[in-house]
Amino acid sequence: MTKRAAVIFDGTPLSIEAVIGISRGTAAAVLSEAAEFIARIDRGAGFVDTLLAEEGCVYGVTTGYGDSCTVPVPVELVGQLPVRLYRFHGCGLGEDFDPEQTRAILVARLTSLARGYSGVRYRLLQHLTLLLRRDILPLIPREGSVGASGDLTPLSYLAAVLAGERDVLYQNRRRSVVEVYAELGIAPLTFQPKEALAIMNGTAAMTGLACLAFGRAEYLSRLAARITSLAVTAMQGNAYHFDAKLFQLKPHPGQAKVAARIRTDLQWHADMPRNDSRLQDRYSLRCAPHVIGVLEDALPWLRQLIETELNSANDNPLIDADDEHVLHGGHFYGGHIALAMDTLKTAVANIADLLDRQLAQLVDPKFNHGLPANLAGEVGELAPLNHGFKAVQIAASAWTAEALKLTMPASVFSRSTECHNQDKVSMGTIAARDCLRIVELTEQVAAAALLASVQAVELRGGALLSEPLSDTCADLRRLVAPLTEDRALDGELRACLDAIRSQRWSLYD
Ligand SMILES: N[C@@H](Cc1ccc(O)cc1)C(=O)O
Repeated sequence: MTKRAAVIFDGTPLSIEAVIGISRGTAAAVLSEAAEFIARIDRGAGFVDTLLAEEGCVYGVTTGYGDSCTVPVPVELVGQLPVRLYRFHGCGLGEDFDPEQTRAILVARLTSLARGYSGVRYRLLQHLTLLLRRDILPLIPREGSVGASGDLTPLSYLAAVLAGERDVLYQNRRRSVVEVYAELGIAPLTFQPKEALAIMNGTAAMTGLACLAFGRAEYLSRLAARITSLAVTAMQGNAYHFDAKLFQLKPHPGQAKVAARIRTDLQWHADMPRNDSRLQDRYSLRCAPHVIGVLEDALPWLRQLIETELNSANDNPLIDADDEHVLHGGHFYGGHIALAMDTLKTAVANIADLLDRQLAQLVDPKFNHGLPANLAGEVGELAPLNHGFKAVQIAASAWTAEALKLTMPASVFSRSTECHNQDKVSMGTIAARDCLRIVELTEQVAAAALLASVQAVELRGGALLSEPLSDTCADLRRLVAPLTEDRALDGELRACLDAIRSQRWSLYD
């Protein structure tokens, strides 16, 4: 077994890639055991205890939550308050987050709590790390967060599991956490007064999902460039639409990067004919760098938004043990992730649309420069029976429409909730869920476009291919046979989808 890379949680910033690594099982979560780090974390929890002893009143510790903050909780009942918090938020509905998403959510929460401003004990961080290391995954229903009191309801499932309540996914089975803890000899956590609030009152669900969406979108950008190169080759398009000088004259850096990628696929020998068979291709070929480039140019900015949120202390109140302050604020508000996800949704859905339009050209003998209708590969007397990629193109259009439909921004649907205490909320978690779905649909469109464009290149015959393009064609043929006689393609589309999701092809590195 290969050793997994370690991601250390010690209060220093984590990258999106670290979150993805742990979520996909290629990296392991390791909590720092440095004495200084442990002391810093425990100092925060100690400060909450001191405050409680000396002042007797701390928001969310000796008071009700949110709008109920004016309700004092008698000292003898304070210990029960965190248990009530995760219990009354146990109202999530819809399907559960999948294992990869759940790990991402746990990692995002651990990252934030490890900053040391949430007043939780080191012991709590240890337990959270243990869940990740033993892959004991809280089953978290996807629906029920407005993304601005933190992801209270989704994260209540994490709090409950830490405390030994509700169900987990363990070794691929839904089990009661009580049973799993008993089997593994794990003691549930008894929360200190602020700890359940610290777990729940933050943006970890939307932020974990955002990291995953970002990683997949970044790969889609590269894949869309490769598919464009194949489509241009198959339709004998003009390689000089991607000319270096041309892109210096409108120098969006991401757009130029995409043009350069396509150029290295297409302009691989010095005497490529310039402007030969057709002067100007349709926009889905000619403007591919302008469409994919929007995503590519957005990525650095989106990374900054997501990583800043990931590495922030995003609950309330924050505990500053060094200066002995309790800081009351609204850092559970996920507005930046909402913006990032609403933006990424649009940029990615445009990739689905671009590839769908390329596919529409490829199958249409009115536009595809002499390729067979529907890219049907059969010749001879059985040819009239075959319909090639006709249904695949129709399906890709359906996936594209579904993706485009989901681009409605979630962040504009703020509702005043919780007796008008939470009267402006982010809806960032809905944006992140929609974004992941758009990414998934776009991957489906990419799988269809990749199959079709490789078939088209082969049908064109005799086209000399650059090394990257011939490698892509050859490797795809290990997964999917050429389409001659019509057959169901769902299994092969799924194989191609798996290849995309596991980022099988290292594109343009
Ligand atoms: N997010 C609220 C706390 C809260 C917790 C649970 C709720 O049900 C409502 C509000 C705050 O920090 O102000």
